[in-house]
Amino acid sequence: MPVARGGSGDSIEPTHTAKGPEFEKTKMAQQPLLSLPEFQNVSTGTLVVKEPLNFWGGARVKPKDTTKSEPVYEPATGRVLCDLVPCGEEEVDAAIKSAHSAYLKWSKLSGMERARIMLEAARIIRERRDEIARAEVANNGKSITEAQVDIDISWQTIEYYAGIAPTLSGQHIQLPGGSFAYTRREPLGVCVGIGAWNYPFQLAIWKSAPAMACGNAMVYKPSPMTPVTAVILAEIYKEAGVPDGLFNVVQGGAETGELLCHHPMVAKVSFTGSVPTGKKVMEMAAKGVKQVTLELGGKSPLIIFKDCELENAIKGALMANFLTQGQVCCNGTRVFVQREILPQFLEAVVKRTKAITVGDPLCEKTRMGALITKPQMEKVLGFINQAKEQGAKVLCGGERFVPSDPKLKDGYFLSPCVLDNCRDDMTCVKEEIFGPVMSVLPFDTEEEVLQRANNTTFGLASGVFTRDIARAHRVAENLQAGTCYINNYNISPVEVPFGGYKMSGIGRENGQVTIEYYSQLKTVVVEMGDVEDYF
Ligand SMILES: NC(=O)c1ccc[n+]([C@@H]2O[C@H](COP(=O)([O-])OP(=O)(O)OC[C@H]3O[C@@H](n4cnc5c(N)ncnc54)[C@H](O)[C@@H]3O)[C@@H](O)[C@H]2O)c1
Ligand SMILES: C[N+](C)(C)CCCC=O
Repeated sequence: MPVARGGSGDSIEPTHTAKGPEFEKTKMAQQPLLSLPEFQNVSTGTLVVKEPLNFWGGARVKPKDTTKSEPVYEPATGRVLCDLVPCGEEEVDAAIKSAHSAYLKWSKLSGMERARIMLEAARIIRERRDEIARAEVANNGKSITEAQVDIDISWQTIEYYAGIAPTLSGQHIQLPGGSFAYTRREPLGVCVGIGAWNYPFQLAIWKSAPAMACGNAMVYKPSPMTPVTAVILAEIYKEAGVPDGLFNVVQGGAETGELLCHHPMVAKVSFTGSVPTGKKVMEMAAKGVKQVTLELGGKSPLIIFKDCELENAIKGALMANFLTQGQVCCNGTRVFVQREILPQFLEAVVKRTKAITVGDPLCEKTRMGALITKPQMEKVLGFINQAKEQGAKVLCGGERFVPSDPKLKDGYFLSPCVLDNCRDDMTCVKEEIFGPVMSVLPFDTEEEVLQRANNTTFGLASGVFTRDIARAHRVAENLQAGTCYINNYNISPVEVPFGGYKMSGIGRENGQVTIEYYSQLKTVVVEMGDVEDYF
């Protein structure tokens, strides 16, 4: 029986002070923040989210035009989880203005002061990790154990950038005659974050934490398919003590995203999503000469040499393909296996794939939950059918899976799939499927496999399994990708930069380097003598 949670429908207080139109704020904003403990009791098929999902000026904001409302479904059950009402021009403008006024305060704090507040946000997330993870599962469909890891990566990311904030500094440069110059690392202003649906909470933090560490404000738009957890993050930042307006959430799809990209007060857009949308974002940003970070798609190669430690290579191949139901941008979905070990590899990988527990994502033992939407599930099934038509052999999975629990009968579950007899010219090998489908391709030599691995317009990630240390580093050097995993796959600690080569993106997230993508350098030149008498 579905249970409505929160959303008392309590009256609202139209006291919004941001310049521009006034919007209704829910009473929640004046109460102790967060209804998170409610998520503790959530089981699959029970959550209904009624509270407003927009947030600016330090409070949740009711949407203006509810006639454009669209249902958002719980992936595990196919039930309506909440309604998504896209923000229009006035709402986007209000959020951006609210961000700008917070930026004026936040950017004047020292790095230490910013760090203190960010560390408090990290602490709150850590404390509420399980409730946030449950909300993420209800909205995204991934397994609870994976969602918990996502939340751990999230607070670690905030801690990491809080640690960097006080270290931001410039350079002192001596000039002739006692004159000198110095540089200042300054924020950009209002940054926009636009996220994908596969890591909703984590992506909001991958963008906001480095942005805030550098002194920027952010307006974040989550994917319209996963609107629930970004607003929880906004509340946590507020509770931690950031100025009202520093982190804002506007809901919506393409239209809302375009309004954000075109807004003249926006200095930078950090986008995660598909290549076609990334191109549009770059075009829009170019019109205003705004900086962009683009984290786009991939079709990454994983190369397994015959001298590998086979058990690790098999586990690595599963990690490279089946996290988050295969909906991971950096997945190593082209698995090149040296011909001599192909039979052993296939036998073991199929055995392990068949043993993956698919089902209720809130069960601790589940290792694969539901795909994000019905259309996405059908798209993946379409890729599998096309692969069969083109000559691939399905060794396991690749079908709709209906768990025995009746409440999950309309969920978007697929059995994880291994495809053999693949060739480089097949659609399943060339295009990003974004589902639990591994394509296995035999190879003979290092030279050949490198050429084939690089024969793609993508370049997000790559991997190699071998015991030969020289070969490992040679292969890593020659793979055209932003990341190469040696003897593992899909581990991404925050200290390590993440981003793509070629059409997989521009810029990096995570690591120290990301500071450069959220700040700009000012040079101050100081004359200690007289100005030259030249004219
Ligand atoms: N490289 C990475 O870090 C990374 C991480 C996750 C996902 N991805 C990629 O994202 C894709 C899947 O995510 P998706 O389906 O949400 O991608 P998408 O491109 O459809 O949407 C991404 C975001 O862009 C917004 N958007 C759509 N049209 C827009 C427009 N015209 N202007 C501005 N914003 C717009 C969407 O509402 C959403 O928030 C895959 O290709 C995947 O590889 C990349
Ligand atoms: C945490 N992972 C698995 C590296 C995924 C990062 C986000 C990409 O989709």
